[in-house]
Amino acid sequence: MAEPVDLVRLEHVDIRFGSNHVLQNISLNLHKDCITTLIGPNGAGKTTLVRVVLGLMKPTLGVVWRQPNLKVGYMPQKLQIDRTFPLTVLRFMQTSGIKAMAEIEAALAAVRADYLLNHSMHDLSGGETQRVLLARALLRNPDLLVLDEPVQGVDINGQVELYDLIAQIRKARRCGVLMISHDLHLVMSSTDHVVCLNHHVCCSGRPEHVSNDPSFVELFGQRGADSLALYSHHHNHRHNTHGDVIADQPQPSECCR
Ligand SMILES: Nc1ncnc2c1ncn2[C@@H]1O[C@H](COP(=O)(O)OP(=O)(O)OP(=O)(O)O)[C@@H](O)[C@H]1O
Repeated sequence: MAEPVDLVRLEHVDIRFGSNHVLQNISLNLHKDCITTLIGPNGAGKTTLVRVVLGLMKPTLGVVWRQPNLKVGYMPQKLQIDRTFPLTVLRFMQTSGIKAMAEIEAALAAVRADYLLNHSMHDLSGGETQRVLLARALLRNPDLLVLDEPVQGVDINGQVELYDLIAQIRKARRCGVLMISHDLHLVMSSTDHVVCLNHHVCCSGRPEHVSNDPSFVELFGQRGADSLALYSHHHNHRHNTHGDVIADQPQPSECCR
């Protein structure tokens, strides 16, 4: 099998906001052709990590390497547009700086949203809004797609479709994908690599075997752990309410960096 091609490498990255040690010694590689999903409880540092990957935030410590001339497409968590501001899908797509109709139509067609071209952004359903956001992120033909909770505000059928679409886009374009998700169960079938973050990397690996590790239940609750039944990991430590590893437990080995 060919060696994976690194698009972004994070080495021993730390981020502190004053006394809040949000990211602790994070090492992570994002590969071409690979969907990496970041999961973790609220406040675990997922968006902060994405901001580091995007180059919007400089780490307090550690190194971030990006493939030279890497093109990144970013799909934000939410779209906030003043409802009094008239904005069609076409105009919204053009705010990317790309005006060529052929490119805009192709990006919309890739997410099966070409029929929305002249619709108002305000009239779109949750699923349509997310597909248009995804189309905008695709406009520059990115090497890496970064998706911050891409299925937010989408009903359950729409969520499955959207994850399928992301998997198809990765396959067709052979790009890398980094996405944040809270939908542990749904995302499992369309991801290659899962990183469980709670300020540090608790564990990471392929989604495969059933796991009922008590420490995972502690982190996500029983419902979350059940949802992650396909996710194989070795989570051999506990966390306090701040997410710190509790020292009197056996310390994490290869699953925690
Ligand atoms: N610019 C900032 N200045 C100070 N604190 C920040 C800043 N950005 C994030 N934080 C803090 O860092 C912590 C992690 O935030 P982050 O948004 O990365 O978490 P998250 O895992 O994405 O959370 P959620 O799942 O709720 O979106 C939070 O305590 C947040 O308040």
